[in-house]
Amino acid sequence: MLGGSLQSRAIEQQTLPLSSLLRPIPPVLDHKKIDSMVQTLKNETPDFIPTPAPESITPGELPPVDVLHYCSPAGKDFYFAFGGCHRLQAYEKAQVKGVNCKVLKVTKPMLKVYLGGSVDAIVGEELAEE
Ligand SMILES: Nc1ncnc2c1ncn2[C@@H]1O[C@H](COP(=O)(O)OP(=O)(O)OP(=O)(O)O)[C@@H](O)[C@H]1O
Repeated sequence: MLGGSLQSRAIEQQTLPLSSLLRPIPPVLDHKKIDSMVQTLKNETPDFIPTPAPESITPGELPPVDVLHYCSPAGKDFYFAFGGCHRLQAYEKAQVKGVNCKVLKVTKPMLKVYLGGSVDAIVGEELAEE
């Protein structure tokens, strides 16, 4: 399935464990949309289609979530999902542990654009030391 944001279209899809994804932004959720996505993940036909309607629906799959991957100088991996809030809630609710993702490697300055002053608290001192 082709998918993901415009920026991530050329990036290959991969499956990451839901438990590895950091979600720093508290979501505002539409539970009907989540339930519709849960039905897709469970290979069911959704009772409700959110607007704007998906271009297509592949049973058992959701479009890839864009994930930023930061690898610290010590070799620790951090995976950040800044969007995809509804999809990630749907994976949780459907108890599907592998998330379809598009992973983009980022540098410390790029990560800081998203996390601002919280960056040190989230990824630890290593980031401040670089
Ligand atoms: N029931 C569904 N089955 C499959 N795909 C769906 C379904 N509902 C929505 N989608 C698609 O999932 C993608 C993500 O939807 P959307 O942007 O609304 O949520 P999100 O990115 O997971 O959450 P947020 O935008 O709040 O971070 C869109 O391409 C949308 O068309």
